[in-house]
Amino acid sequence: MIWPGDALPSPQAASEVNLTPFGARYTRRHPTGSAAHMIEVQGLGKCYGDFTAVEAVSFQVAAGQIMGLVGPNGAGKTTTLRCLAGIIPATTGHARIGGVDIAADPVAAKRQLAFIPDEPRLFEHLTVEQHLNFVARLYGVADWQQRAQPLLSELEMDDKRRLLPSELSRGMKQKLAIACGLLHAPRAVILDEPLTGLDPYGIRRMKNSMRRLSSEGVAIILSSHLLDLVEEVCTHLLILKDGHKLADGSVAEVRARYMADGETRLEDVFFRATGESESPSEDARA
Ligand SMILES: Nc1ncnc2c1ncn2[C@@H]1O[C@H](COP(=O)(O)OP(=O)(O)OP(=O)(O)O)[C@@H](O)[C@H]1O
Repeated sequence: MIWPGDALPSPQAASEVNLTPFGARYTRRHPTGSAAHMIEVQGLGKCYGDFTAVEAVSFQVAAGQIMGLVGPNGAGKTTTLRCLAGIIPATTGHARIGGVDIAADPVAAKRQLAFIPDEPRLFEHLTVEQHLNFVARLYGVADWQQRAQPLLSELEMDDKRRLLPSELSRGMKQKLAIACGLLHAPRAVILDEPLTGLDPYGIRRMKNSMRRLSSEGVAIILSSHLLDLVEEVCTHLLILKDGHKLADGSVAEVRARYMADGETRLEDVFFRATGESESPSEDARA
């Protein structure tokens, strides 16, 4: 999604979009043709002053894959995602969306991307409908109402069209941010803790939406500490710790690498891979 301060796409950006409620049954000219790996990150590093938050991380996400990005606090997940989305510049390496380098051509790259942060950032004076109208104009989405209608219905926001953010609950704000992010039918979607604030109905719908997007060929990165969620919806995994990649690959590959006899849960894989014991008291006893 594009927010104040970001570069804007040209009005004709999505002129050839034939939009469906959640995804990719559309045709569009892409700057570099089809990209097997919709998201490509090569040797990505980020320093904040003297501190290296992310070092030489590489991974790819292909169309239809849902990659779970997991790691302990401070692992560098948000930093990686923010570099990937062009919100902050990487210190080293490259990130490409649909084959387009985010640093070299941020507008073309962002046109194919939705970044939905955990904390929805909305415009105080725009209603739900005006948000969608505004985002549609930024991305040049023709017939945006046709696109917005099923999104709002799916998210159960139909009757909230005329409300301002201050009149929405936390979960409704999150749903509005999701609707804005998906309005231009992105080919790559980055979700940072997307379930924050959603009720059980919203959570179920969000999981179904991720699966639907994936089935329509959208590449998804899902960053979350909710390992049950990751286990349920993700096809691939990337584990970071202290700014380094510990593992990536299909869920089965990462499981095979870290799972011990008798262990079945992704949680076990996480603790083995990151080398952290399950509870602080175990550390204390050791
Ligand atoms: N703007 C910043 N300036 C300086 N250091 C930062 C900045 N943003 C993040 N960091 C540091 O970079 C490291 C990685 O932070 P990041 O937010 O990417 O981790 P994370 O994996 O998303 O963590 P969490 O799971 O807690 O959200 C941390 O040590 C953090 O303190």
